[in-house]
Amino acid sequence: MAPEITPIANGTLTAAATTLAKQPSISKCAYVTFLAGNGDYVKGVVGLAKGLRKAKSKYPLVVAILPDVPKDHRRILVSQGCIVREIEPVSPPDNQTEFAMAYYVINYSKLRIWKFVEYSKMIYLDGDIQVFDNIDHLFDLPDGHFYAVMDCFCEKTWARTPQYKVGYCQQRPDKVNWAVDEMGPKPALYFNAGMFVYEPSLAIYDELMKKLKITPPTPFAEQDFLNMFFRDVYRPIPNAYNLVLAMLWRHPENVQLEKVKVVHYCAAVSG
Ligand SMILES: O=c1ccn([C@@H]2O[C@H](COP(=O)(O)OP(=O)(O)O)[C@@H](O)[C@H]2O)c(=O)[nH]1
Ligand SMILES: OC[C@H]1O[C@H](O[C@@H]2[C@@H](O)[C@H](O)[C@@H](O)[C@H](O)[C@@H]2O)[C@H](O)[C@@H](O)[C@H]1O
Repeated sequence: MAPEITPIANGTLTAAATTLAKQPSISKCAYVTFLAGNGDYVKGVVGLAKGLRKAKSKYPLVVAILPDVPKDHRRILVSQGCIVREIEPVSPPDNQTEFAMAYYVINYSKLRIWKFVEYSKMIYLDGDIQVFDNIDHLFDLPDGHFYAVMDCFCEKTWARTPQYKVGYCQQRPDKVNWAVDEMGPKPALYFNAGMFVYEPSLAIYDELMKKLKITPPTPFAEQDFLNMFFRDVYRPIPNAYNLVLAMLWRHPENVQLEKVKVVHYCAAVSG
């Protein structure tokens, strides 16, 4: 019996009892990651495949690759038992926005995974994530929501945001006073888009593409966009399922190391 998962957000959300949905049929679920370019990310994806196998996951790993992933990298992924699916890049509308990291523009291509409708539910994991324990029970989470772990605003990558400027982070919402009169409402709960549980859907995919065309890009690229798009159905899950590395020194009080199942070796750590 899978453990009960109570969506939480630093205790600021009332615990919502989750009743296990009917056990999804094994063939309808899969993990999915995204791979672009000919660099070292392929090593991360191999590590992801090995970690899922070591954790005795029942589900396959689909790798959504851009056309620029070389043949030898594709062969390595197949040899690791991955299902390799080539996708076309997705570009955001032209804009002068400066992304927090210039290469983030590539990450909009992740949105193609909503087209993988041969699966009823998928768990997306970045290629710089390692899975150390079985998380298959996340596929039992009730349909109709978007599950992900809350991010942290304390890294330098957030330096140009209002929350960073006043030292506000959702991981410690009471640490600084948020002056509503001057700054408007506090930011809504915001997830890290390096790991999420979602249901592929062509209707949602079409909506994502339509909305993307009229949404000016922002510093965290597709992560900002996904937070806006799924705001009303977002349900936080414990950081045990996507421990953004910087949480260890930014908010150790929010980390229960013995419970951590997934670690996210984010690019710009501690600046
Ligand atoms: O050149 C790139 C950049 C990104 N990615 C993929 O996109 C994910 C998100 O990028 P990154 O991990 O750098 O974001 P972070 O979570 O570290 O900010 C990576 O984990 C990879 O799966 C990739 O394959 N090639
Ligand atoms: O394209 C935007 C990216 O935004 C997120 O990474 C960020 C975020 O975690 C910040 O909080 C960290 O400070 C930063 O280092 C890190 O790069 C996602 O993990 C990644 O998959 C991708 O969506």
